[in-house]
Amino acid sequence: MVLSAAGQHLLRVSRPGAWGQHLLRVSRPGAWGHHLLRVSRPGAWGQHLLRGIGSVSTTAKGFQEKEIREKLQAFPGGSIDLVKQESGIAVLTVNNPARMNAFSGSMMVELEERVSQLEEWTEGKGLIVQGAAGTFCSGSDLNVVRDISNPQDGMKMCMFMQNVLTRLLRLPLLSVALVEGSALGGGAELTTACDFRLMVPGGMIRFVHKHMGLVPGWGGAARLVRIVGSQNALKMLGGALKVDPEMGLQIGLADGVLEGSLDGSGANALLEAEQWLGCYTTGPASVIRAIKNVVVSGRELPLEVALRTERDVFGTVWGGPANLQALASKAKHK
Ligand SMILES: CCCC(=O)SCCNC(=O)CCNC(=O)[C@H](O)C(C)(C)COP(=O)(O)OP(=O)(O)OC[C@H]1O[C@@H](n2cnc3c(N)ncnc32)[C@H](O)[C@@H]1OP(=O)(O)O
Repeated sequence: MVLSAAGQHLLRVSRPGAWGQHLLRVSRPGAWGHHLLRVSRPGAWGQHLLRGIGSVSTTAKGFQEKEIREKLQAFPGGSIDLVKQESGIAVLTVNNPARMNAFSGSMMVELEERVSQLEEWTEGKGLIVQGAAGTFCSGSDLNVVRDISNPQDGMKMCMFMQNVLTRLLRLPLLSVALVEGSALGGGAELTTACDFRLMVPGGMIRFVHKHMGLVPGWGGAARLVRIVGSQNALKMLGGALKVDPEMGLQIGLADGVLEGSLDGSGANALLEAEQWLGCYTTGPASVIRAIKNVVVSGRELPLEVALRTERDVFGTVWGGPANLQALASKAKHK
């Protein structure tokens, strides 16, 4: 596969140690302009988005993804379950209740496989990410963390998960993290790889990394800053704050608070989340997916490139079936 210009940029940034070099390059006069020129090749990123393939997947292959997968597979347990529904909303469940849905190595690999499946799901419009048995996810399985605590393996795991979660967030689906119980460490990072977060009373999002002598490594800090701003992100990370639904709403981390399940099964919360998401996914898949694509490009790309991408995406819906139908029905928007 030919890497897009933006993909090549990500590849450079995601190589170990390359970010420091990248910062150095960027701080040199003219380097950022040069970067813009590379990234802004006409239509490259737009075409890439239209194909619906997250560029970082190809970059992961560039850094011995096979070797990393094999390493992670050596730590089995739990599963990542995916149900694609006729409604166009899929449900992804982090399933390892004996360890509060902590991510084993094989679950990390399975998450990548499920994201690949969702990338291929052309009828999809929405995604709900939840944890099994009434709690969200307690981050990395600490047994895995202990076994790969050397810097090389830690860096590989971190790059693998960064790539997977970046692709998750870029899916052309409106995604929601349904936070029942605790989202800790990597679990908190996972919530930021969704477009929205819905919390159930008693739920908590907590970046406990500081207490583990760590910082987020799955892309959670970069995404958190974009969601709540750097002041709030500093407080959340520096204080390992317990963010409950009330605080979540206050700082813009949570997009809504659900009533939650009365019997602890999680069924009611899932139904509520589906209803909440349904308000945004009603309509043809082509249009919903186009909406997500223009927002991703607006969020991630320099303005000039985002505008080109928006034009490319616009071209996919203009004169399309939904557009023609709306024109024929003389729709009024009172
Ligand atoms: C870049 C990624 C960074 C990371 O994600 S590092 C990992 C961050 N997460 C943590 O440190 C979570 C540590 N766990 C806890 O704080 C608590 O277990 C937690 C989640 C609040 C739940 O507390 P309780 O309700 O009291 O339940 P409990 O402690 O008895 O846990 C039930 C069983 O689950 C296990 N568990 C929970 N979180 C785990 C994890 N991350 N890795 C491996 N095992 C984990 C826990 O050991 C216990 O197992 P067991 O019943 O003793 O065999």
